[in-house]
This record gives sequence, structure tokens and C-alpha cells, in this order.
Amino acid sequence: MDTLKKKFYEKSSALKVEIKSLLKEHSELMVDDVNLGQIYGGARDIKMMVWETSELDAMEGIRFRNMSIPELKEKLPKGKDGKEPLPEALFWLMLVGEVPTKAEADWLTEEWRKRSTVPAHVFSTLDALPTNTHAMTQFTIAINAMQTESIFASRYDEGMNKDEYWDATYEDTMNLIAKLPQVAAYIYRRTYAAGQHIAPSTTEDWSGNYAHMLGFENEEFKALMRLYLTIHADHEGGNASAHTTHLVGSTLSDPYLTFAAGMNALAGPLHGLANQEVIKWIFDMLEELGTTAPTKEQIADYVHATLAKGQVVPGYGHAVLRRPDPRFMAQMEFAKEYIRHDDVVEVVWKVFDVVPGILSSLGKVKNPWPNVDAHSGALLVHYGLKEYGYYTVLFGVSRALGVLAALCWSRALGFPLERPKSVTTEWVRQFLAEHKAKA
Ligand SMILES: CC(=O)SCCNC(=O)CCNC(=O)[C@H](O)C(C)(C)COP(=O)(O)OP(=O)(O)OC[C@H]1O[C@@H](n2cnc3c(N)ncnc32)[C@H](O)[C@@H]1OP(=O)(O)O
Ligand SMILES: O=C([O-])CC(=O)C(=O)O
Repeated sequence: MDTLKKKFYEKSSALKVEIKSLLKEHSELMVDDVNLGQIYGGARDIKMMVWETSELDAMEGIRFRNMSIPELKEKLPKGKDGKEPLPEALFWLMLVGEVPTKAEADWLTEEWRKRSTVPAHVFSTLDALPTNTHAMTQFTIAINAMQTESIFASRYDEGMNKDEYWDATYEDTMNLIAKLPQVAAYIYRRTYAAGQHIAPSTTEDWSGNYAHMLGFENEEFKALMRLYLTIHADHEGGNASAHTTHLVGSTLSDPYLTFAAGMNALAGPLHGLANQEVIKWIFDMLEELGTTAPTKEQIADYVHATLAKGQVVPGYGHAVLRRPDPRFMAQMEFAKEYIRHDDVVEVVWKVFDVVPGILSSLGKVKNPWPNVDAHSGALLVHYGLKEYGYYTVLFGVSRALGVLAALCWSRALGFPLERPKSVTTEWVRQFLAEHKAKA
């Protein structure tokens, strides 16, 4: 058994015992109250699941195993750019709660390389789709097509003992993450590069190889990919892609089908697709104004016009965060460090100056600040990845690290089928009548 798997087995077995004993004593202890607004309002803030890999604070933003993004940048082993953390190292951290050594992170790079072969039928499945099929649709179809490789599904079919679920989930997770960059790059090249595919590198790390297969050899872009694939990986369990993965995984759907479901959630414009919506919104604005350098007044007018059409300002607002997203700030820092001047990046920063005041003035938006999606597109455009219909696939490749590490934990800890209670408005009426009668 490899070291990572052994560590995961030992840590998850110990936690399973601890959870069993704490539940034996405290399972009736109240941790939350739920009000009607929350039932109708998308279950905001209700504590209703366990997610070990990361936790979100409304003010401070995301912490991965209690480490903030600046801490990840400082403490995780880095790629060959010497500055940006390796997503391999973040996966290790999320899976076993320890910062890996550089040698351990490099081992993971090689392990994923060994597991990276994509079966030919996945490519022929993609090739059967029209090239104008949205990249996220192609991505989820390809992941579903790869399900033929699921060790979990075949072992379940053979009567796997539930004590072995963690093992099969770990194997599928490692294989799936290993294969994703090639699948994702294939989608990009068939859609935007006339199907001229690029063979994987035998020397690059996971992010560098992905950049290489996309067709980008610029070392700065590879550094950006390391940062990008790290910061998008996980955002606790309640976000739509993670929660979908959690729910579908709880049915013992295998990791391939489960992850594909999560990616369908990521493809929604209020969630991961917002990154494409942001850059589309910016390009539409620049076209309408006929300039690449709009004034703040022009941007403010465009924001008001967007709101007047009953649309949201993409990249702004958040269901949990109440401050500028530290992932936005990390990308801004990257731009300040690497990019001397870029028109689109400048526009993103001006939008940051203008939008929060306008959204706050509406009096209903709980978080007027930018989220992760407000910045990412401008960086990609800068390095030449302009096809924004593809952006959410990059997000999805990163999100695999978090949601699949969490899935390993869910299966190792033996979490049951998720099945919350729903009510009808008729039930609510009766509930209110009873409430009034008692008062
Ligand atoms: C990776 C990610 O998923 S990050 C999020 C990416 N999504 C976006 O950037 C899309 C734009 N933002 C939004 O639509 C929202 O802020 C969400 C979906 C992210 C969060 O939604 P909620 O938690 O419901 O936000 P909130 O409680 O502040 O919403 C209250 C009202 O403000 C509105 N609002 C919130 N954000 C915005 C925005 N960016 N532009 C305009 N209106 C907004 C809501 O639509 C809602 O209006 P309504 O009462 O008329 O329906
Ligand atoms: O936390 C959320 O609801 C959305 C989000 O930012 C993410 O999933 O990265």
C-alpha cells in the first residue's frame, strides 16, 4: 500500500472510532435551529453535513485543513516557478491533513502520471459530439464515459464488503484526478484548436502538463495554473458542486458518476459558470462602450443597466462570504506580481472599485464584494486563453481535488444516504396556524 493511502486509512479509521464514540454520547445535542426563511431560502447557514477537507468563514474566507490561502502559498511545496503551491500538495493536505514534503508531492505527480491513461472510447465519445457543444457538457459526458474504469462500481458488483468502500473510492479518486487534465485538454483542443491534440509531457507536474496539453508553454501561465488549480479546489461542503457530489456519493454511485453530477452543478451561472459570465459581461461592456479603457462613470452606468434588465452582476455576491473573496485577492496579487499592464485586468480592478457601492445601495445584496470568478477570466485572457466558454472546465479540474478527497472521507467514515425532509406550503400554513394558536 502506498504511503498516502496508508496514512489515509490510519487517519480515517481513527476518526471513525472517535465519531462513533462522540455520537454514542452526544447524538441528541442541538447544533442549529432552522427557520422558515431558511427552508424557503436555499438552506443558507444550516449546519447539516460534515466535510473534513476545508471550512469557510464568512469574513476570512476559505481554510484548507485550517490553512488560509496565504499560508498555503507559504507552506506547501512549490512548482518549478518557485512561488506557487503545487495542487498535488493541496490534495495531500486535504486527504490526510498534513503538509507533504516536496518528495511526497513529487511522488504524487508521478503516481498521477502513471494512472493518467484515458481509454480510447472516451475520446471517440467526445468526437461524436458537435464541436459547439458547451465545454462543460463535453466534460460531464467524458467523465460519465470514463465510468467504465470505476473500480468501486466493479467491486460493488462483485459484492464488496462495506469496510472496503474507502479503498475502492481512493483508487477511483486517484485514477480520475490523474486522467482529468488530458480529458479536459482534449475538449479544449477539439473545440478551439481544430482537433490538433498535444501528447502529455513526461516531465511536467500535474498543472504544467495540463497547460502543455492545452497548448500553453509560457512558464508564467504554468505558474498561474498552479495557483488557479489550488485556490479553486474546495470551498467547504455546502457549495452546489460539493454538496451535489456529497449527495450523489451518498447513494454509493461510484466516484465517476458522482463527480460528473457535481460538475453539472458547477456548470450553473450562479456557481462556477460565473467565471465565463464575468468575462462575457466585460467584453460586452467594452464593445458597447467602444473602448478598452472605460471610465468608472461608464462602468457604473453599465452596472445600473445590467441591474435594470433584471440580471445579476456576475462575479459579485456570495451565499456565505461577507468580504472580498481571498481567492479574488490572491489572483489580484498574482496580476500585480507578474503583469505590468493589461487592459482587461485594469477593467476588473475598476469594476472592483465601482460595483460594491452600487450593490450595497440596493439594500438587499448581502455581500457586495467580488468572488473568485470576478478575476480569473482576465488572467486567462492575458495569457491568450480567450475562449471563455471553456473556463468552467478549468474550475472543474481543480474542484475534483477537493470534492473527491472529501468523497474518500465520506466513504471511509461510513456516512449514510443523505435524505433531508421537505415540506409543502400546506404544511407551513398548518404549522403557522398551530403556532398562532399556541401564542
Ligand atoms: C464559485 C462560486 O460559485 S462564487 C458565486 C458565483 N456567482 C456569481 O457571481 C453570480 C452573481 N451573484 C449572485 O447571483 C449571488 O450573489 C449568489 C448566487 C452568488 C449568492 O446568492 P444569495 O446568497 O441568494 O445572495 P443574497 O442573499 O445577497 O441575495 C439577495 C438579493 O440580492 C441579489 N443579488 C445578489 N448578488 C447579486 C449580484 N451580483 N448582482 C445583482 N443582484 C445580486 C439576489 O439576486 C437577491 O435578489 P432578489 O431578492 O431580488 O432575488
Ligand atoms: O461557496 C460557495 O457557495 C460557492 C463558491 O465560492 C465555491 O464553491 O467555490
